[in-house]
Amino acid sequence: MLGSLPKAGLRALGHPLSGGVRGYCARAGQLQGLIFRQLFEPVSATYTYLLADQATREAVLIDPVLEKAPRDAKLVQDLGLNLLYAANTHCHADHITGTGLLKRMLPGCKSVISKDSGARADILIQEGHVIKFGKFALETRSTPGHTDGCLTYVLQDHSMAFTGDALLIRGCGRTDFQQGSPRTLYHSVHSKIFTLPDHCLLYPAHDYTGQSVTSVKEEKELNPRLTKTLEEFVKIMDGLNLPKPAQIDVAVPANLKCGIQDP
Ligand SMILES: N[C@@H](CCC(=O)N[C@@H](CSS)C(=O)NCC(=O)O)C(=O)O
Repeated sequence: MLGSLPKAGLRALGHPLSGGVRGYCARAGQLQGLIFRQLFEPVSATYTYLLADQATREAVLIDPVLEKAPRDAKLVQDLGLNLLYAANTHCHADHITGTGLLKRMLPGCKSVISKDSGARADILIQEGHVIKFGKFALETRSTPGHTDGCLTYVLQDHSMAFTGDALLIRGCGRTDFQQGSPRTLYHSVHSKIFTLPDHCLLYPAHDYTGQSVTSVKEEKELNPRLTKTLEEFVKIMDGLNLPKPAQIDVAVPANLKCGIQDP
């Protein structure tokens, strides 16, 4: 019963309400002038992220879902933001991206995906590309292995990163279709994500267990797959035997066109 614990007890538990420990949300908000929202789509358990500059109102959406485009567009409008980019971390197999529809709903917004995904978009990017919005910027890191075109977007001060399906909380993206390769994924995570600072908060594209955020330190210590050796990791991934995503046959062709609304 946390309600009856004294503050010292809460602090000992590292609970955000203790006042002595900053919770993840508070820490994310520490970056002066950054508007940040994590949004959820329950059918495919997909997280969409809205980032914006409080001063200029310029904004970016990461991994929007088609069915939630009206919600996302309304939030952008309610907050008085100017959505510059709707960016995908990769060509998703489990849901249709909202980028095509958002472009229609919010004229001026440009779709973004990696060149290596083979998908269409207004802007095709690669390792090193920088997505600017106001005084903020997302650096692009190429993190293939779940798919060839997977990207991780890293905020310029390395306090937050958006890992798509490359790294999930205590897990990682499957490697059994869409050019998946466990060896490539292992290398991507270790060289491009685990090299970020320990305190860097990691925001995945999905979570199936009710969690919302993790950190480099946590995953380096606790990820049950990626703390293993490469050979052990390959064995785990090759033995997952997961059912195919329910929407894969409609999602992949649509996402190669940046969502069904894209002409
Ligand atoms: N049941 C879901 C699909 C679940 C799934 O396969 N998730 C992917 C990411 S979306 S392609 C994955 O990589 N999972 C890794 C894991 O360990 O679960 C559906 O039908 O949509």
